[in-house]
Amino acid sequence: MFSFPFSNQDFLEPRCVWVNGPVIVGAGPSGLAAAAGLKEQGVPYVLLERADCIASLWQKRTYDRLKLHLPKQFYHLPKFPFPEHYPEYPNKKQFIDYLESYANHFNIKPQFNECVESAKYDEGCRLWRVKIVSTNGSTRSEVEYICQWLVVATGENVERVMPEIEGLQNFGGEVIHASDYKSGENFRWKNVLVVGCGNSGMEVSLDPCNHDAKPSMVVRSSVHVLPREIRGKSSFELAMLMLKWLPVWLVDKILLFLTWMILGKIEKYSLKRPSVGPLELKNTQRKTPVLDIGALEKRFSFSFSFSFFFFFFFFCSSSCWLMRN
Ligand SMILES: NC(=O)C1=CN([C@@H]2O[C@H](COP(=O)(O)OP(=O)(O)OC[C@H]3O[C@@H](n4cnc5c(N)ncnc54)[C@H](OP(=O)(O)O)[C@@H]3O)[C@@H](O)[C@H]2O)C=CC1
Ligand SMILES: O=C(O)C(=O)Cc1c[nH]c2ccccc12
Repeated sequence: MFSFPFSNQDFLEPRCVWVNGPVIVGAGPSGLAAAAGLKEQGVPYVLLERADCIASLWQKRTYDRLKLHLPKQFYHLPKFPFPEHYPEYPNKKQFIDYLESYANHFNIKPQFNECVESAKYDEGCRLWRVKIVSTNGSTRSEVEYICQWLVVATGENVERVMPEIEGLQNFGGEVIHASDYKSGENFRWKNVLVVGCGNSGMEVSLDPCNHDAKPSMVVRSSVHVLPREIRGKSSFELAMLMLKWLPVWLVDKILLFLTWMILGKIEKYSLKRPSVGPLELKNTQRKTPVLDIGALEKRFSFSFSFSFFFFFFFFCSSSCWLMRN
């Protein structure tokens, strides 16, 4: 990497820096894995990260009791397994420690506090022009990286989504997003409304339950809830095994049958299953099945009252129901 001699920070134009290899955007698990792969092949690269640490989603925007909900063998990065003594479902701290050791092992040094503002492919010179704003304390500077390849590893869930809800500004309680939720400790004896029944919604509802709070949940559309494990085997692992021999539709049928054996009819929790099976739904609409880690057992009931003290929000698509215990 070198600066073009004709560029100069004193001019108004941002400084141009040629990168002799790919620019990777994002030092989360995927960005780190890409960097490690390139490092192993001796390919130079630049890894840009807008936060001041690796895996910032994991470090800064997750709740305390978070554990991976798939077994560790499905989360490890290439060529560096989890330590043997790690449990099957590592917790947040263990996962972050693992990522730190991964970066150290491959000697990956991301450029922190560098936020990509735009990335444009210049058809003329067949190069990417990646504009970044770099912050260092109160100093802010602009740089343009020029490279042949761009790896976008910014994550699927990086941007928080807050739905606009009429009248919310008049609500007297606290409203927070799931990414700011840490623990149910502060919610003891409170009524809590959780909006959204994804894995975040389900897990964050369970947490206040464990702190004597009273969570309720808004579920706007149908949802596939599967047990995290079926007879001691992760349902994800089971699904992946079956997919080696069976078509998706049949694996879906088997998964739903086994789920029914374990959880019973989901309608008894006032939830509704989509007409399309869980794997097909994931494949076609990117909608992740919810893995039950004990929330259903708490037997939420339903209400549409909005006089709750706390709100949590979870993010994405369709219709609405509500739960409380
Ligand atoms: N332990 C773990 O490993 C965990 C993993 N994850 C993973 O992280 C990813 C993100 O999960 P998550 O944060 O749950 O996000 P998701 O996008 O999976 O779920 C968001 C949910 O919020 C609902 N929703 C959005 N807007 C509204 C609204 N205005 N009113 C009512 N409901 C609404 C959506 O409903 P609809 O379906 O209608 O769009 C959806 O059910 C997933 O891949 C998940 O598996 C998450 C938590 C824990
Ligand atoms: O955790 C995620 O993001 C997943 O996508 C999990 C998942 C995808 N397909 C499945 C089938 C059965 C159990 C879990 C999953």
